[in-house]
Amino acid sequence: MVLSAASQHLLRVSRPGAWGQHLLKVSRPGAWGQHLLRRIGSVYTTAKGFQEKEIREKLQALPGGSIDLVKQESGIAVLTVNNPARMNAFSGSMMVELEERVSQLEEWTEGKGLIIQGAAGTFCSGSDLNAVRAISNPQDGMMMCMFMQNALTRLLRLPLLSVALVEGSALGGGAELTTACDFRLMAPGGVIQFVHKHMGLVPGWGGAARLVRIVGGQNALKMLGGALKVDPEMGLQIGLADGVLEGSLDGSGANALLEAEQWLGRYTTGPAPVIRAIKNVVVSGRELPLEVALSTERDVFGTVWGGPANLQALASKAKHK
Ligand SMILES: CC[C@@H](C(=O)O)C(=O)SCCNC(=O)CCNC(=O)[C@H](O)C(C)(C)COP(=O)(O)OP(=O)(O)OC[C@H]1O[C@@H](n2cnc3c(N)ncnc32)[C@H](O)[C@@H]1OP(=O)(O)O
Repeated sequence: MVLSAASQHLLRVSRPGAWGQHLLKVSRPGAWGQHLLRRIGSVYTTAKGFQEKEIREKLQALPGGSIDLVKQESGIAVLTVNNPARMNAFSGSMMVELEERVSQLEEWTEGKGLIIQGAAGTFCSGSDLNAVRAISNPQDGMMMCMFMQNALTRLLRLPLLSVALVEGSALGGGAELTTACDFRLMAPGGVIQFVHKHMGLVPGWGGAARLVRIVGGQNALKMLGGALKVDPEMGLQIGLADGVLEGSLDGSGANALLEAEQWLGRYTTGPAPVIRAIKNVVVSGRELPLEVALSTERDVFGTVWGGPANLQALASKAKHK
């Protein structure tokens, strides 16, 4: 089997066993998420021609809106794409803020889940077309593409179970953002649409690569080639949506967010180190070559075996005799 350069790199970086020595020294299972991220690292680096500092400065100079983050005691964080005057389109500074929020979440060791929503009852209409015009030259466009691919890849790899709460429109880059979450919940009337063809584009934030892995090649081709408007019914049918919400009775987003938290709660109830370890073994199974994934799973197992939750469960089971 011919391994891609990336897989060969991963095998070198993560040769079976290497994780074990390091991880056994890792005291906090939560730290494992950072360990995995560091060892797999960003998709693009300076060594690969990515001029992060320069593009960060250029994007920062394109202001508007914000990316708001609330980390809750429950271990569920809520990230809001907040630019309602522009249907929550991403300005340049919002792209930088997204990367900063991902960094904050990578350091949040008590976290278990993440819900991404848009402000004012709509999700996100992609890149701010005014920002896009300002960086429409090939060099800046490629750097923005790499900046967002790095940020969204790290978002999907977070040791948190993540949900995109899609109310209203998720278009272009907004559709791509939904694919950078583990799950998508759609509210009645919600639409996920890869409008890139209408812009003379293909996805640039990694949305095509992730979409194929979610819905398969044929459905991805139809969605991109037809710029299909995926509503909740179609979303469930093709596997893009993992659930459809009852919807806000009063039109506010509050009920939808509560519903999304209740839905996510089914999968995040339990000690944070265990929930984070579950996400980490799935990330490695999803991204790493089998033998590396197996040894990574063993190493993650080693961080919870005999841990507080395991010992407490054993003690309670013993009482059941
Ligand atoms: C690499 C780029 C690519 C990517 O990231 O992969 C992209 O994302 S390119 C952008 C792709 N997105 C779009 O093409 C969507 C553009 N917007 C729309 O189609 C519509 O606005 C809408 C989202 C369907 C909503 O339509 P509607 O309800 O009729 O509202 P308006 O159209 O009047 O929008 C209200 C207000 O918001 C501004 N707006 C909306 N989307 C954007 C955007 N992407 N960039 C900048 N501004 C946006 C719109 O101009 C209106 O503003 P005013 O005219 O000042 O009222």
